[in-house]
Amino acid sequence: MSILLEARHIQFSVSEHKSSFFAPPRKTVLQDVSLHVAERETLGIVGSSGSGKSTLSRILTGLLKPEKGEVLFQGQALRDTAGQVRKDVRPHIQMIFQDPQGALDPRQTIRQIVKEPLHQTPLSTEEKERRVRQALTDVALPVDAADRYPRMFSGGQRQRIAIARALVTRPSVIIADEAVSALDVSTQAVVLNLLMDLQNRYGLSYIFVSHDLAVIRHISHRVAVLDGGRIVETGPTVSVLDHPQHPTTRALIDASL
Ligand SMILES: Nc1ncnc2c1ncn2[C@@H]1O[C@H](COP(=O)(O)OP(=O)(O)OP(=O)(O)O)[C@@H](O)[C@H]1O
Repeated sequence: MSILLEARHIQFSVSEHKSSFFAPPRKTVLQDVSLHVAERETLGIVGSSGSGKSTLSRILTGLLKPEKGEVLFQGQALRDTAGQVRKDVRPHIQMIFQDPQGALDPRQTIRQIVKEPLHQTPLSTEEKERRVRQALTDVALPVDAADRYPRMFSGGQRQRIAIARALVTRPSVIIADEAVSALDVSTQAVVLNLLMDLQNRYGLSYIFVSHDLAVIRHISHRVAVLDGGRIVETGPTVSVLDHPQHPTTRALIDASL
């Protein structure tokens, strides 16, 4: 399997205090994080609250720039020499956020929401409309959903809308940050199975970030355990979760029982 997305020696810190006469102390959020996801593979990233999962997701999609280290897409740097995410790569990496309610603009129709990632593309109006219809069909929403508003849908349906928006650019990799955490357990299973079907159909890769080990076990081929901004353990999901080597992994497993 060839590597699709790779992070090398990522470092990121934030200033702890907003303003100070002296240079404020900085808190390290990510330290020397290296990982990769191959084509058609799902990498789970698990860690407790504050371990750096969301920051890492944002760096992998290009929303945040790492202080040190780099992200590569198909072996090429994600950013150009000016530090901007390369325009040709942007459509290939999409993100699904946690909160389906907050992530969807309540004033926009589903058509506007799903079409939004196509704004910067040279596709014709007809092709954009065709893509929206296809994406809604892919996530098993009726095509007439396009003219409705987010409030008219359940939590699970809103997360399908977020998935449709991620699919509309025909990405190679989707970074899902706590994508099913706001859903009840049975809706979680339906959405996870939908994501796995889409992976088989379109050969997608996922980086699936979650604090929930049951979710990670369900969907991930490999898992990386994040603790205090470092990866402390990584390997095939079954071996890491059934035979944990690191105390952090054991503590996460104990806490989930
Ligand atoms: N912009 C920022 N300013 C200040 N602190 C930040 C900032 N971004 C992240 N942090 C801190 O970095 C740490 C990691 O945050 P991050 O949101 O990446 O963790 P997380 O694992 O996703 O946590 P959670 O599961 O609670 O969302 C936290 O202690 C957080 O407070």
